[in-house]
Amino acid sequence: MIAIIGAGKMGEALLAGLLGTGYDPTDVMVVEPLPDHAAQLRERYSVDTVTAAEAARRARTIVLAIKPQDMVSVLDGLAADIPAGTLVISVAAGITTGVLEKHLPGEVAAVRAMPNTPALVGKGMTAIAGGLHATDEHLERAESLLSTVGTVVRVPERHMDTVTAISGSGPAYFYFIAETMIDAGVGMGMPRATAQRLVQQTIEGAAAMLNESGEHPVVLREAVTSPGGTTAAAVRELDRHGVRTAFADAIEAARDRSRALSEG
Ligand SMILES: NC(=O)C1=CN([C@@H]2O[C@H](COP(=O)(O)OP(=O)(O)OC[C@H]3O[C@@H](n4cnc5c(N)ncnc54)[C@H](OP(=O)(O)O)[C@@H]3O)[C@@H](O)[C@H]2O)C=CC1
Ligand SMILES: O=C(O)[C@@H]1CCC=N1
Repeated sequence: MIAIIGAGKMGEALLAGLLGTGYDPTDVMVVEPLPDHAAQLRERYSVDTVTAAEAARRARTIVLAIKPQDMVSVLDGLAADIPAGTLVISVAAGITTGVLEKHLPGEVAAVRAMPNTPALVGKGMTAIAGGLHATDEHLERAESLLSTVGTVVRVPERHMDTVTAISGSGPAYFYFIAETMIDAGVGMGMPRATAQRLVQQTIEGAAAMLNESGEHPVVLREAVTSPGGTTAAAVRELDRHGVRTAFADAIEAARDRSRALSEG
């Protein structure tokens, strides 16, 4: 039995992803404090919504998908009811396994995970790192659960803030680029629906090339860049505006914010 505590954007993406890949709704419980939202979840996914105490007592695996700022109070509320042997997986940005272990009883196994919202469509990217009491069996259990909604990699915990900045927040960067390209097309007089279609398929095609060709992105970009052509003109403008540096700074800012979130 799995309990998801917190069915916001990420919790619901995981819930929908798990159910969409064959998990039985009777094996999944959700903790959601707002009665209206809880009713919607029961209706939409046919899952049980339960109290945190009930989830702690009944679930073999608990997924915490609440805000980092709520983590300590939720853990403190759960601690008395969690039996030994439970696996607790937190997807919260910045919350270390040390923080989880400090607020969980005895030797409860904690795994820190960083998924992303494409989990909703089975194309998530999740990195996991185990805490002090997480055995290989716990990591395998976390990996097998999260791999139902995409790819899972194990990383040393010291990389988790960087993971958060790259793949956790990453979809937002691509949506930002998509939005910017669509608006540029509209600005030049193209109907929005046409611009959106061009951008969507271009992103999908570029991602497929990156995945399937095995080439470095620089090689793929060079293949698009005809001598004296349009791409060279565009890339020169991106460089002139410091887009590369802006991306590097943005990702570092996300990493730093993730670090700061563990400090409350
Ligand atoms: N969004 C993303 O792309 C990703 C998010 N994450 C992590 O996932 C976590 C959630 O983020 P996100 O989904 O964006 O945020 P949301 O605000 O959408 O979700 C948080 C959810 O937690 C619920 N909640 C608050 N308090 C409790 C409680 N005591 N018990 C049960 N549920 C509670 C909220 O319910 P209510 O609204 O009713 O208060 C809300 O549904 C964060 O820690 C974030 O770092 C990780 C990877 C990617
Ligand atoms: O923005 C956030 O804090 C969360 C963590 C990674 C993606 N969304």
